Amino acid sequence: MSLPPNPIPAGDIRDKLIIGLDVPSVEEARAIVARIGDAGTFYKIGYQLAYAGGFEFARELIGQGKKVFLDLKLHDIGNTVEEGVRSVARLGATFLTVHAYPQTMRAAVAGKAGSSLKILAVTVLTSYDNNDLVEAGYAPVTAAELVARRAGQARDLGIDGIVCAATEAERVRAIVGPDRLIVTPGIRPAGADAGDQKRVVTPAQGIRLGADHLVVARPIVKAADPRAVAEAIVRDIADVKA
Ligand SMILES: O=C(O)c1cc(=O)[nH]c(=O)n1[C@@H]1O[C@H](COP(=O)(O)O)[C@@H](O)[C@H]1O
Repeated sequence: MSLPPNPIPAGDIRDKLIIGLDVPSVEEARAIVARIGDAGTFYKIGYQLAYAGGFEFARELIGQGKKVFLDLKLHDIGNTVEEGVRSVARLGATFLTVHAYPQTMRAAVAGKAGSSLKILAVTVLTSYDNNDLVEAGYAPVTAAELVARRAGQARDLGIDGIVCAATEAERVRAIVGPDRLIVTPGIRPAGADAGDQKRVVTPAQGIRLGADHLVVARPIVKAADPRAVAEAIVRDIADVKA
């Protein structure tokens, strides 16, 4: 059964920051959400938490009026993706990711029919550079070229939004137009450790380059004061938008 609609007002600047709850347990996630308080309105649940009670926690967050991005990065035969998306659509989440393969995207669009769930297509992971694509078996192609190709396919198949690095956001915007969402991980406040991310920009750069939402996990959830970091990023976003 779907949960009640989200009370966060449309256009709330805080919604531009999606906080990745990449933590090992619901208890830790709950504690971080409580510490962040009203500085955070939109949370992402990915592999680590999803497989550790995260689906029930998603319902809890939605019940508290938060928005939830289920980052499941689905990719399977069409029937499995379509039925999986149909199940996820009942949870009341706002976003769900699938990998940007045409069969998968087509199936996801069919599976979400009749629900308010938005499907985001992950083009080329932000931890990949051109060498990683060659290692994965792609004929020489740049990450930017492959992102552009997949963004065009996502647009043609009726996908709601694109996940890419902000370094590709301007090119993606030109391809998908103003109405589709661009969601960018690989965001690092100035001076923060990039970790395994390879195509990285700061929050302000991400928004300037045209991202609708920034995804940030470790710089917030591993911080001594997660609320302060979230507030600082929202301030950066607001400054660009002002
Ligand atoms: O789909 C995603 O959210 C995603 C796509 C991508 O290309 N790169 C990427 O980092 N992500 C996710 O975004 C988050 C980024 O985490 P941090 O690098 O800790 O900020 C992680 O939860 C990743 O799973």
